This record gives sequence, structure tokens and C-alpha cells, in this order.
Amino acid sequence: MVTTSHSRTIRIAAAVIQDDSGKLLLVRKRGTTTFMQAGGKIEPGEAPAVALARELREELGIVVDPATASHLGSFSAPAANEPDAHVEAELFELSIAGEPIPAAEIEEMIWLHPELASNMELAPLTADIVLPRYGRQP
Ligand SMILES: Nc1nc2c([nH]c(=O)n2[C@@H]2O[C@H](COP(=O)(O)OP(=O)(O)OP(=O)(O)O)[C@@H](O)[C@H]2O)c(=O)[nH]1
Repeated sequence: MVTTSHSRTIRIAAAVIQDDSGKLLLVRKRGTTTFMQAGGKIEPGEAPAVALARELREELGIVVDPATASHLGSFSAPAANEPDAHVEAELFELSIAGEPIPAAEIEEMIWLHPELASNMELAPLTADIVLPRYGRQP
């Protein structure tokens, strides 16, 4: 029997970023089809908020002080791109100044109104954890 507990764990730090009108910033990484929270893997020994700041700088050219990111908690979800894995995500809420500039590894960046998310291909962490908390009606 395959259960979540047997699947590989990917530890990530991920960002919930909203603009003034409540739209959520999502990214689609190059060569993939699902939109997801900006962020990425936590390196061994790296503090989650530091990993988050590093990933946001690499992916979106955003400079974030890790101390200003508000930790929402740890959440588990099936991994978007690996059928045999799940993510353990440290989710952080933060506000950003200025417009992000996607790096080459980001194929697409969008500001998504939560009410308009139903037609989108979303990572489970975004669909099941973030959107229910940030405005999408069931
Ligand atoms: N950033 C991010 N990754 C997610 C989310 N949901 C989810 O399943 N993942 C998965 O978590 C993993 C993140 O790894 P990544 O490869 O994007 O991170 P990274 O930038 O550290 O990449 P690298 O290993 O190529 O250096 C991917 O397998 C990705 O599909 C999410 O909401 N945000």
C-alpha cells in the first residue's frame, strides 16, 4: 500500500505574497505546468526564513529581510511534480516592495485573484492549503 508516510519528503520554504487587492503571487517554474507559491528547497542547516529570502532573491529578484517574514506554520501536501513525494512546507506571509522580476528559472509569474483560481492548474499546497485560507470560496 502506498501512503503519504512512505513517500519522499521535500522540505521547502514558500511565500504567501498578496497585493493590495488580495491577489496572490504565484509562479510557474520552467518546464512545469502547475502554478505554485514562490520558494524552494531548504538547504541542510539553513533556517527556513533564510531559505525563503534566498529563493525569492534567486527567482524574483526580491530582497526580503527574513526577520520580516511571518511564519504561518508547517504544512504537508503532495508534491506538484513528483508523484512519489510530498512537500513539508514552511509557509511565510510577507509583503514586498516593488514589482518582482522573474529570473530565467521562472517561466511565468502571475498575480491571481483567489476567486479566479478554479480553472488553473495549481500545486496541491496552493490549492488545498493556501487558497482556502486566502479567500477562495469552496
Ligand atoms: N516553491 C514551491 N515548490 C513547491 C510547491 N508545491 C510543491 O509541490 N513544490 C515542489 O517542491 C519542490 C521545490 O523544489 P524546486 O526545485 O522548485 O526548488 P529549488 O529552487 O530549490 O530547486 P533546485 O533543487 O533545482 O535548486 C519542487 O519539486 C516543487 O514542485 C510550492 O507551492 N512552492
